Amino acid sequence: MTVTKPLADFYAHVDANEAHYIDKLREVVAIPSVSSDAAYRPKVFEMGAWLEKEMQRLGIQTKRHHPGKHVMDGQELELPPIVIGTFGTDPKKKTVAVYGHYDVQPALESDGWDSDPWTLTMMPDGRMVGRGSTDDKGPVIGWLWVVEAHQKLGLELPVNLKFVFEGMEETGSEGLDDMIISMAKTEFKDVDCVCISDNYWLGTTKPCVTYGLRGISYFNMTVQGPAWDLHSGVFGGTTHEPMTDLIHLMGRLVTPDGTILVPGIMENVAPVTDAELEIYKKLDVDMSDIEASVGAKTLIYANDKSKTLMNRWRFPSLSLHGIEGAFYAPGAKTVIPAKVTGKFSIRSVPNMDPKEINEKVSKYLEAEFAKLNSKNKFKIEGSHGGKPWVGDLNHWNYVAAIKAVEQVFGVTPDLTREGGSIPVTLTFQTALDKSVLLLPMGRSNDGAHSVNEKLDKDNYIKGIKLLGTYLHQIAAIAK
Ligand SMILES: C[C@H](N)C(=O)N[C@@H](Cc1c[nH]cn1)C(=O)O
Ligand SMILES: [Zn+2]
Ligand SMILES: [Zn+2]
Repeated sequence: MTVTKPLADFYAHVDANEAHYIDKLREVVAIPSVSSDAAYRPKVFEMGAWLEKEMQRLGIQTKRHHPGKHVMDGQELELPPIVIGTFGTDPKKKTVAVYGHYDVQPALESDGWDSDPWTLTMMPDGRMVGRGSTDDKGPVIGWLWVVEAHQKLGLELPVNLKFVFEGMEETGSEGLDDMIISMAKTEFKDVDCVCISDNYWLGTTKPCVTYGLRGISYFNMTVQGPAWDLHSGVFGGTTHEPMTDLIHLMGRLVTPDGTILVPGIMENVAPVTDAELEIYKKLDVDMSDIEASVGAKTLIYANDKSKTLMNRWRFPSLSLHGIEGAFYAPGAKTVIPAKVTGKFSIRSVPNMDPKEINEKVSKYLEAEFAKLNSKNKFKIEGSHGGKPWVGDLNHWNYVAAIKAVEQVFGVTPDLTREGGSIPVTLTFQTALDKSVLLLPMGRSNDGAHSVNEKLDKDNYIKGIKLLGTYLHQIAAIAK
C-alpha cells in the first residue's frame, strides 16, 4: 500500500516521539481517576483538568459541561465534567466526533497486581502496565498526539475534530446522553461521523474494526435483617440471616454453564440465522488466544469458536460481581452480617429492552424472596444501564477505518462485535443520526478491568498512527 508523503512524515514523527508519548501515559496512569469510589472523586476532576490543559496547549478549544450532582456511597457528589474540545471548524472538511473516557476502574495492589497499579511499569517484552493504560487513557491521549504531531510537522489536519471526553463511563455515564441529545443541533450539528477507541482486538496479533456492543443492566439487591452485625455463636440458628437469603437468591440467577434463570429474559433475542452462523465460522480467531486472556482453561465451550463468540457478542449473559457488607478479610470472623448487597449485571443484545429487563428481574427476585418466608427485608434496584448497539458496516466511516488498518498494519482487520458496553455509542448514532464505529488500540489480553492491565508499546505507537491515518482516510474517501 502506498503511503503519501504527509503520512510518511507523520509516521516518522510518531516513531521519533515514542519516549514523549510514554512519559505522558505515565503522567495519566499516576492519576487514580476511579469514578466508582467517592474517595477518588477529586482525582477524577484532576484527570479532567489534565486533559483540558493538554488540549489547550495544543490549541484545541475546550468547554466543560457540568452534568450536575449524584449520590454515591450515601454522599452527594459533583459529577466530573464532560470535556468538549473543538479543533477546526472548516466547512469544507468533514467533522469527526471522537469519544473517550478519562475515568478508570478501581485497582488495589492486593487484588493481585504485580506492581503498583498507578505507576506505569515498563516490561522487557513491551507491555506498559498500569490501570487505565488501555482502558481508556492510552487511546484518549493517542488522539491528542495525532493533533500534536500534525502541528509539529506543520501539516494540516484534513478533518475537523470534536472531542467528547467523559469521567463517568465506568459508572454509568450519568448526564452524558442528556448532554448529547440536548446539543445534537448545536454543538454537534456539523458532526459527520463518530469514532471511539475504547475496546480491544479479538486476539493479540490482528487489529479489528468493531460494529456492535452489548448493553448493560446493573442491579443491586439488598437483604437487611438484624439491626447490627451479630455473634454467630449467640444468634446462629435463632434469626434469619441476610447472607443466607442473599446467597440463595444469587444462586437463582444463573447456572454454572451461564444459563440465565430469570424467566422470559431470552424472549426478545433474535434467533441465529444461517447467514450469521457463516460469519462466525469464517472469523479467524485462535481459541488459545481467548484462553490466554482468561489465564486458565475455564472456557465453557473450549472447542467451539462460534459458540464462544456468540455468547460474548450476540447472546445475553448474567454475571455476579460481589457482595457489599459481607465479611471478606483474611481470618475467621464469626459474624452474621446485618445487611448485605449483592451486585450483578445482565449484558443485553439487540431487541432486549432495559425497562423490560428491570421488570422481569425485579418480579422474579421478589417472588423468589417471598418463597423463602424470611422475616428479613428485601430490596432490588437497577443502578445503571445502557442499550446494545449495532452499526452499519457499509458506511464510508467503516471503509475509512478498514483502509487505515490496511495501511498501518498491512492486514485487513477482523470485523467484530464486543461483549462490553459503551452506552453512549447508540446515543451518538440515534441523536446525531450519524455512523459510529469502534477502532481499538489494545489487544484482547490487555486485562482491562482486571489486574496487571497493560497496553503494549507497539499497540500504542501503531495505534497513534492508526488514528491519524483514519482521519486522512475519512478526508480522502468522504469527499
Ligand atoms: C468497553 C468499555 N471499555 C468498557 O469497559 N465499558 C464498561 C462500561 C461499564 C458499565 N458499567 C460499568 N462499566 C463495561 O462494559 O463494563
Ligand atoms: Zn473503556
Ligand atoms: Zn472499562
